[in-house]
Amino acid sequence: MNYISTRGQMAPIGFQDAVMTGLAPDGGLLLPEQLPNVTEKLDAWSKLSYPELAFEVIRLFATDIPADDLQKLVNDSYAAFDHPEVAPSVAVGEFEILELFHGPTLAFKDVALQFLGNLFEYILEKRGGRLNILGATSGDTGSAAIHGVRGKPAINIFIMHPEGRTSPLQEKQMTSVLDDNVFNLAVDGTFDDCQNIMKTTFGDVGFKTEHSLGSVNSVNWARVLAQTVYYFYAAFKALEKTGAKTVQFSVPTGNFGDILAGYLAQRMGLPISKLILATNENDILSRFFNSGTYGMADVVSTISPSMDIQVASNFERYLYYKAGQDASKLVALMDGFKENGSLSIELNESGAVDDLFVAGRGDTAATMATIKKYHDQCGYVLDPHTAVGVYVAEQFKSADAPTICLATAHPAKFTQAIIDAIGKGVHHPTLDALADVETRCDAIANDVDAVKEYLVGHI
Ligand SMILES: Cc1ncc(COP(=O)(O)O)c(C=O)c1O
Ligand SMILES: N[C@@H](CCOP(=O)(O)O)C(=O)O
Repeated sequence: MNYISTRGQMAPIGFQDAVMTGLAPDGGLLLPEQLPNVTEKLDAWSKLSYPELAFEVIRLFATDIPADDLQKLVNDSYAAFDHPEVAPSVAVGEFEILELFHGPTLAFKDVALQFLGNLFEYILEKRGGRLNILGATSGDTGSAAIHGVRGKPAINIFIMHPEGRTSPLQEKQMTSVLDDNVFNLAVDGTFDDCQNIMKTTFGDVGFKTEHSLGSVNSVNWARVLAQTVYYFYAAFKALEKTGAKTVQFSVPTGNFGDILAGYLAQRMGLPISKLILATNENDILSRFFNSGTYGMADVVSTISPSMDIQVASNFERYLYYKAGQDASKLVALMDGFKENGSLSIELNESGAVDDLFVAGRGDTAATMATIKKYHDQCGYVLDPHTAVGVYVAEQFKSADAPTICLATAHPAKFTQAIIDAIGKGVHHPTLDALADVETRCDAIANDVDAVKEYLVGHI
């Protein structure tokens, strides 16, 4: 399987090169040349354990990794999870809640980043050389990536987070990792600023090559790929339980990486009848799916901070498919967005952007009320991001298809929001252990050159 850039200016490359490259040299995002249709495999796949399924899905894309090696990488990655199913579904009210927070840092990012950390190490052992990761986080990618690569000898990791805009525990999960290869940078700006610094730095191809820079964000194709697996896994469970023919997924969304994985699973043949896209007040994506216009607004801070994002990185991958996989059309759309802060696409005959998607927005009051409602009625505590997804899912329930809501983080990561919603906090031993630990973090200006200088000084 080879990979191409959404911007069309890169010769196709293999899986391992795609993983190491991260962002394409032409500024585009990588996608497989063609998506396999897996319809015929679904029945057999539905009987597999999570690691077995992950191996089967990923092997279709990682064709330059020998099967035994890939099997080991996958098994090692999911051994670190604290639930035997890795990604269990639990019935809460009328929904199936897909718990994606059983990894080391208690967020869905672990599902892909445990694997990516091991994959980087594997490729570097085979090829030699070093990797310097530059990442941007609004709260969860950072700690999951750091835990995926901490202490790995050929890797340094530099993670930028927006100063004061993550939850205090999210910040501590990153800054309390004191391994020599881990560098936390608190940027005076928003997550969008951090992501922009990251992409601009990668865009300087000479600098990127000279310093062997790589990506742990969903820029990296391996992130999206590993995230497709839980769509298959959860859909199989819900279909078996209900006897339905299709499922719907509700996905709390910021950078459009998680829901893109669902979109790709559907394109590969998984019977998903609806993808319910849910945003908080940073609603550029829900506005897009309801109007056809993707228009920038200012980032606002919310109680679901990991979704406080305006420019959604993976939206470009979706737009590429919407543009009929025509890179020149995609480039025109992206150039227009860069110039005007807005782009529009034509609605279809039913007046929708895409019949597969519905979208909505849950603001702070709705998020709090949803956390309280499911706590009071079902005895289950949703994290604020998950609550946004559940709130929007309530508007799009279907009699024919079970709705699976992605639970993207453990509520204990967001103490204050949970206390405000239900009058008491929830705990997790991993987070309780961080109470008095030492932390390390450097403050840095919201400036590409300052970050580049920092990298050069610490690599
Ligand atoms: C807890 C949580 N929920 C939801 C999201 C949104 O996911 P995505 O950015 O892939 O849309 C994030 C951040 O990515 C997150 O950390
Ligand atoms: N919400 C994310 C933002 C970065 O997203 P990614 O999926 O591109 O890594 C975070 O928690 O950092």
